[in-house]
Amino acid sequence: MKRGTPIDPVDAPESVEAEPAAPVEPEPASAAQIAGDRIDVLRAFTADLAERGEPLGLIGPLEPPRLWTRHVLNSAILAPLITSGARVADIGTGGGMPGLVLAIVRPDARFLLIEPMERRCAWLSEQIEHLGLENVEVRRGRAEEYHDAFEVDQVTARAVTALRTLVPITAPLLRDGGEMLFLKGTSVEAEIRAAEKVLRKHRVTGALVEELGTGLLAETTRVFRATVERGSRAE
Ligand SMILES: C[S@@+](CC[C@H](N)C(=O)[O-])C[C@H]1O[C@@H](n2cnc3c(N)ncnc32)[C@H](O)[C@@H]1O
Repeated sequence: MKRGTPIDPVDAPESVEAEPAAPVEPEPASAAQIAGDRIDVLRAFTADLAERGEPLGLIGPLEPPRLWTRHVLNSAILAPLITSGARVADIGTGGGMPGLVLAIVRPDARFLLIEPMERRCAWLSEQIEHLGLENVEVRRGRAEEYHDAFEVDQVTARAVTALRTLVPITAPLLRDGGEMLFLKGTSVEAEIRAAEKVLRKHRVTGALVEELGTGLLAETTRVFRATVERGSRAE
C-alpha cells in the first residue's frame, strides 16, 4: 500500500511477523490545545491504542507513526461542533474514532457508540471502564438495527461507508432538526453529488463541507455537515 493512503482498520492484518514495531508518533504540541483539561485522559487512551491497537486489529501496521495526527486529533478536532448537552450516536466506532475520542474531550455531551464487531465493542467497553468515562455507552450492532430504538441530536461517523449509503442508515437515528457530522476525505464533493437522491429522500438539507484543523493540525480534515428537516407531516 502506498504510504500516505488512509488505512482501513478492517483490512489490517492480525499481526505482522518479523517486522519491528513502528515507532509511535510523539504527541504534537497542538494536542493539549485541542483536548484542553482532558489531555491526560486522551493521552491514556492513545498510549493504549498505540500499544495494543495493531495486535487487536484496530489499526494497521503503518498507523503508529501517525496515530495522533491521522487518527486521534483528526477525531478530536470535531469536538467544537458537538453541542453541549447533545445526545450523539457515533456509527462504526471501531477502535474509538471519532466517538470515543469525542466522549473523552466532550464530557458535557452523551455518546452512543454503535459498532457491530464484538471484539471492537469489547475494546471500547474496556476503555470506557478503564478511563472512567460516564458519558458514553457501547451498543453492539449495525446502525440500521437501531432505527426505531432511539433518536439523537447529532450523528458522527468516520471511514464507515460512502455518503449515499451512510445517509440512509444514519438519518433515521436523528430527531427532526438533528445534525450529521461525517469526517470525510478529499472525495467528499463527489460523494455529495452521488448522494443527491438519498439526501432528498431523507430530507437532508443545508449540506456543506467544512475544513477543520487549520493552524492546529499538520493535515486538516474535512467534515460533511447537514441537517434532517422532516417538517410537519399532514395526518
Ligand atoms: C473502517 S472502520 C472505521 C472505524 C473508525 N470509525 C475509524 O475511523 O477508525 C469501519 C467500521 O464501521 C463498522 N460498520 C460497518 N458497517 C456498519 C453499520 N452498518 N453500522 C455500524 N457500524 C458499521 C465496522 O465494523 C468498522 O468497525
